Amino acid sequence: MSPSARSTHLTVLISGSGTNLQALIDACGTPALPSTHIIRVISNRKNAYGLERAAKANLPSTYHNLLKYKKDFPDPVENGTFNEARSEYDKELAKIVLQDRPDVVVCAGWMHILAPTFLEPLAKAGVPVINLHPALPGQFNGAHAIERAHEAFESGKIDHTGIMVHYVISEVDMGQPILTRKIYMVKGEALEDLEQRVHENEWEVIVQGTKMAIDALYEGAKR
Ligand SMILES: Nc1nc2c(c(=O)[nH]1)N[C@@H](CN(C=O)c1ccc(C(=O)N[C@@H](CCC(=O)O)C(=O)O)cc1)CN2
Ligand SMILES: NCC(=O)N[C@@H]1O[C@H](COP(=O)([O-])[O-])[C@@H](O)[C@H]1O
Repeated sequence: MSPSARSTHLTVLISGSGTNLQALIDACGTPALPSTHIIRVISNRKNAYGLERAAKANLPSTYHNLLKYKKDFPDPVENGTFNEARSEYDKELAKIVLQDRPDVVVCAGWMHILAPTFLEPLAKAGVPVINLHPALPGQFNGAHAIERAHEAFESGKIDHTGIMVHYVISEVDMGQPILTRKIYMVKGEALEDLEQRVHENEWEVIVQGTKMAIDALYEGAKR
């Protein structure tokens, strides 16, 4: 399908301020993300400012509440690393996402480790899940990556950090990278200043990385 003919639908998962969601909102319909539309924003936190951003952009949004599941499934039945509450929560999340039939799911500051009960239905439906992570492949997986990079630089263990957009698999931040960008580090730079530089780069990387994932999706469809 030619790029001009197609329309691509994104579902974006958030947990916080939503500055990366905003970058996607601003890019949709421009040459950076042509014929691309965000069809739903989902947050796991009720007070996420990203939900305000979605409302201002007239985008459908959903707050998917984990606490309800913790009450409904109080006795954690361990299922590998996910108890029953998390498994059920993620199963329902997959239903919410798939009912819209998105082409790609983008984790943009989604601070929740996704269980197989989410990933497996998405994979079965052929819907790739991608994630923006403020570190390079294999460097600082998980939460608080920028802070950990800053500490490692200050102790002389690394000389740069970076950002990546990667496919999401069960192992956190270990999925195939789609796009990476190195971020130089400066001796004595405050954590807050490094964070700001990383964020400013993230807003470009998430758009470019999402475009690359979309293009890869259509390339794969041609085969
Ligand atoms: N199965 C996967 N889930 C997610 C991935 C992934 O690659 N595989 N990427 C993450 C995003 N992420 C880092 O990029 C990340 C987010 C959150 C956590 C984490 O420890 N979450 C805790 C809760 C933390 C909190 O609420 O502050 C948790 O889920 O228990 C690690 C990595 C998206 N998910
Ligand atoms: N492990 C995932 C992770 O750390 N994601 C990070 O959360 C922030 C979300 O900001 P935002 O809500 O303003 O887009 C971003 O810095 C993003 O890299």
